[in-house]
Amino acid sequence: MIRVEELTKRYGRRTVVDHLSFTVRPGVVTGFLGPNGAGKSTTMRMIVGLDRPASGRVLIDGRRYDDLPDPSGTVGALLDAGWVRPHLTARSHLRWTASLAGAEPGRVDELLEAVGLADAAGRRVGGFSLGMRQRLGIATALLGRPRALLLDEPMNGLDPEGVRWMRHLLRRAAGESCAVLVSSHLLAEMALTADDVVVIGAGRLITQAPMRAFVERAAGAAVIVRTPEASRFAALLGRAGLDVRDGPDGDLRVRGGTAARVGGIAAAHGLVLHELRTDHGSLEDSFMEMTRDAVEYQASPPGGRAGGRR
Ligand SMILES: Nc1ncnc2c1ncn2[C@@H]1O[C@H](COP(=O)(O)OP(=O)(O)OP(=O)(O)O)[C@@H](O)[C@H]1O
Repeated sequence: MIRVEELTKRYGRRTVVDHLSFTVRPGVVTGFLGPNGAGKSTTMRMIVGLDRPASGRVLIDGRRYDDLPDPSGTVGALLDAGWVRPHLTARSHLRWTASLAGAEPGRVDELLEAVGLADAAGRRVGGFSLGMRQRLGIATALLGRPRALLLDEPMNGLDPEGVRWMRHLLRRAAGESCAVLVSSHLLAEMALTADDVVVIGAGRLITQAPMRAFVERAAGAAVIVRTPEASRFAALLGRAGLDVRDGPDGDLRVRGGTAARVGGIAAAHGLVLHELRTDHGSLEDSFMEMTRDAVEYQASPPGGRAGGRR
C-alpha cells in the first residue's frame, strides 16, 4: 500500500504538487492521469525519495522510503527509460543492478526472457530502441520482486504487441497483490488496464475513484438516436423534459432518460428510428471533462495559432 499524504513540491516560487493525497492499494492497478505538467512524474519521484517534498509525506507499507529495510523488495520503479548506461549489455546492466539490489543472479535471465529481451541480452543498451529500453526498465523494476510498482509512461515506445504485453504484466502484478501505480496518456489503454484512477491537474487532486465510477460519473450515459425526422423528434424529446443535443454526424445525443423511454416516445408518435443505443461514455470523455480547467498547455484549434500557452 502506498499512501501519499498532503504532498507538496515547489520549484522556486511555483507550486507544482499541491497538498496531494491519494492511496495505491495492493491488488489493483491505479492509473495516474493528468494533463502535461500536472505533476505526475514529480509525485512519482517523491514517492521513491528522488525528490524531496516541501511538506507532506509518502508511506509505503507504513514506512517512509528511506526507512524501508528492503527498498528494492518493496518498490520497483520505472521512471525514466533514458537512464541506462549505454556501454553495458542488457544482461550486464541487469546483473549489476541485481547485485546492488541483492537479487538472486538467476533472476536476470528469467526476467530477460519475461520481458522479451532474451535474444538481445548480449547487445549494448546504447543501441536499443525506446521500446527495448522500456522493456529493460521493467525488468529492472521487477528484479527485487517488489510489492509495489511505480511506472511512469511505461507504454511509451512500445509496439501494439508490447502495449498488450504491458497490460497483462500490470494485471498479473496486481493479481499477485502488488500495488501498481502507472501513469499514461494512452487513455483507451488505461481504461482496459486500470481498476482505479487518480486524476490530478496543476498539482492538485481532481479525483480518486474506481475507473467505472469515474467514467460514468463524469461523462454520464447518453442515448444515441438516429432518425430521418431528427428535428421533429428533438422537439418531442425536449417537450418530454429530456436534454437533446445534435451529435457529430446527424444523430441526436439524449440525456436524462433511458433508451427504453426514448424508444417509447418514438413509438408513441409513429417515428421511424434507424439507431437507438446507450453510450456509457469513455475515459477520454471523462478525463477531458474533469481536467478542462487544469489544462496548462493547449494548442489552438486547427487553423488557429498552434502550440500556444493559455
Ligand atoms: N527540475 C525541475 N525544475 C523546475 N521545474 C520542474 C522540474 N521538474 C518538473 N518541473 C515542473 O513541474 C511541473 C510538473 O512536471 P511533471 O514532469 O511532474 O509533470 P507530468 O504530469 O509528469 O507531465 P507530463 O505528462 O508532461 O510528463 C511542470 O510544470 C514542470 O515544468
